[in-house]
Amino acid sequence: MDQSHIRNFSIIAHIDHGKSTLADRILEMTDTVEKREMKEQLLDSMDLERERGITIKLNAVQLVYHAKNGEDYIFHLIDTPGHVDFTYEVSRSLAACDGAILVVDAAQGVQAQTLANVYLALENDLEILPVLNKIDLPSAQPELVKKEIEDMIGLDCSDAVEISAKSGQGVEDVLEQIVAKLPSPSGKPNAPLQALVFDSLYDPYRGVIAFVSIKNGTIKPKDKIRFMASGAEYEVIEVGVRTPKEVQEDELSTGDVGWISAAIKNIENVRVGDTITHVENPAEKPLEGYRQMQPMVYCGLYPVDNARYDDLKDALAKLKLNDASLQYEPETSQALGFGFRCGFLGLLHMDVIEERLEREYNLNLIATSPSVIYHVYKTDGEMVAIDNPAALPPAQNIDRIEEPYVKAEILVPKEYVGAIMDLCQKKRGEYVDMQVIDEVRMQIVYELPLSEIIYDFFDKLKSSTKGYASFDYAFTGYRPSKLVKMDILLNGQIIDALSTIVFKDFAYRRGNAMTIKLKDLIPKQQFEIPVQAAIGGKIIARTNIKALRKNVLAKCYGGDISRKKKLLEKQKEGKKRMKMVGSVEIPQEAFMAVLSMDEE
Ligand SMILES: Nc1nc2c(ncn2[C@@H]2O[C@H](COP(=O)(O)OP(=O)(O)OP(=O)(O)O)[C@@H](O)[C@H]2O)c(=O)[nH]1
Repeated sequence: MDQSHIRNFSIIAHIDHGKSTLADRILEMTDTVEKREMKEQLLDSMDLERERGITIKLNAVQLVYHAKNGEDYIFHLIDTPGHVDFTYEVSRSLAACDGAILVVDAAQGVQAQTLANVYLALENDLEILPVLNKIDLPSAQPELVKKEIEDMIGLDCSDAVEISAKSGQGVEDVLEQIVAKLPSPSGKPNAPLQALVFDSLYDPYRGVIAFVSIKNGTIKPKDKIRFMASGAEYEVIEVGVRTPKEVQEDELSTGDVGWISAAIKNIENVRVGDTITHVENPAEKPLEGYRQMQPMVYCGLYPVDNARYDDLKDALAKLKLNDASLQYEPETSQALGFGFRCGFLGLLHMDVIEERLEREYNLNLIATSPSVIYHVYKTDGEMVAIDNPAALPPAQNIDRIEEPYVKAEILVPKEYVGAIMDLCQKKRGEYVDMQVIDEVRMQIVYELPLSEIIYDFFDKLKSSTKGYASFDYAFTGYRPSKLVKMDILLNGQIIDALSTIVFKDFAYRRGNAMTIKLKDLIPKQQFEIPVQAAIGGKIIARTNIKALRKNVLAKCYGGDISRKKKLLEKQKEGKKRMKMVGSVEIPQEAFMAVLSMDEE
């Protein structure tokens, strides 16, 4: 198709404002998917996405729109996630596009990630089309929200379409605006090939499949190609698009968004953000890559069964292909054996990766409690970056410890300002600024230690504002803090995987909460187990897990054998996630206790 009839765009929005629903309607109205094949949120293809109702991975699909001017247009629609943890995915998909549809919930108005995503789109020089969604809701106030978009973002909303992605009302006008207002790709088909790799996945039969946006030139089967960053060379076997089914094509040309297979077995050669060019007549320079995202949160992942270490290693390598923001390296723990220290963009990201490893690769894992990266300045002048509390040098060798801080911007209705300030103070926040957004809302800015917000900040923010607050954060730098390592001892033995780094003034409170939580989580055993929290050699909190007295089967009144079996099965199930550490059996949840303990 003639390049002027191609439109490459993304849909961006705050979480739950209706991106996936709009994408579904667009697929339906362009007959990309037949009605009977239409499942809700079709682009959210991962089971996990459907279950949680959120988009995690970006998805690209090609569709044909028959416009009112009588001509056909090819759209490449790239769906993006809205949660703050997945900003990386958003920035990747935006780099593959020329325009973006900005969906704003007409009942909720502009939210923190609306702003964050708009900034990403502007950084990529995209044309932005504002769209007001959910106008079917009685609480929708499209006029007010348009004014908000104009005031806060500076986008002209005089032509903004008002839609209900749910019913389909107004969606056709969005399609017409895509044709009329978004630019077509500007590259040159005769120039040397530059294809931006924006995603990839591993197929057991065909090797690595690279998803590309062709910025210049043309690519077809049998072409000899080179990945400009890794230098790896291959011969193209197949090229194609997704509609969303995979369809093979004769070639991909400038402006196309599709996939390439080239029997690539070495996963490391394909890096998201790399540029593919031809071996002969190569492009002079690679395209600009992506903003490299630094992981914010680290945790250890260990196979419950130590014999499956290599399987975990293999699974991580494959998953990284599909999720370039994941980082990992081998580590060992006295308590847990061989595993990996993994870096994530946030807690939700960590959760999703762990669950994908378990489901897609059939692994049984133990995850240790998450930690940020600390900069530890030693008395000999050396600085070490520590992402695992167990690896902290002895206290006498430490001059000072610095921790990462973030600037958090919180949008909240006025009546909750007090609650938010309370919460931020409790989390060691420092007040920066407060501004009036409109008649009802304020923007509050705080600087906070990242370690305080990765745990339960988001949940607390939501619960203390009836769900009305939204927030976004960005890393600002390292600052010195009074931090100490807190060890946990079970039966007198330090369990390295349970060590955490805590703010000194919070240590007693946290030590207490932690020992109590562990007492709840660790099942009783044949002997009494002391649970202690210690700083240096000093015990700061202690409790006991009483010895087991009764046999579990005693509960079954001796009689019913099927009940007995069930109980034993249940016990076995529970056992799967147990790790024998020294003489104590510890369940998976205990390693994450710090996430769920009640400190108040
Ligand atoms: N009433 C109403 N509900 C809508 C409309 N559009 C979407 N929703 C609902 O809003 C919720 C969120 O919609 P999604 O499409 O999953 O939102 P999203 O922006 O894709 O969310 P993430 O993928 O998690 O970022 C769902 O329950 C939808 O059914 C609409 O026009 N009207």
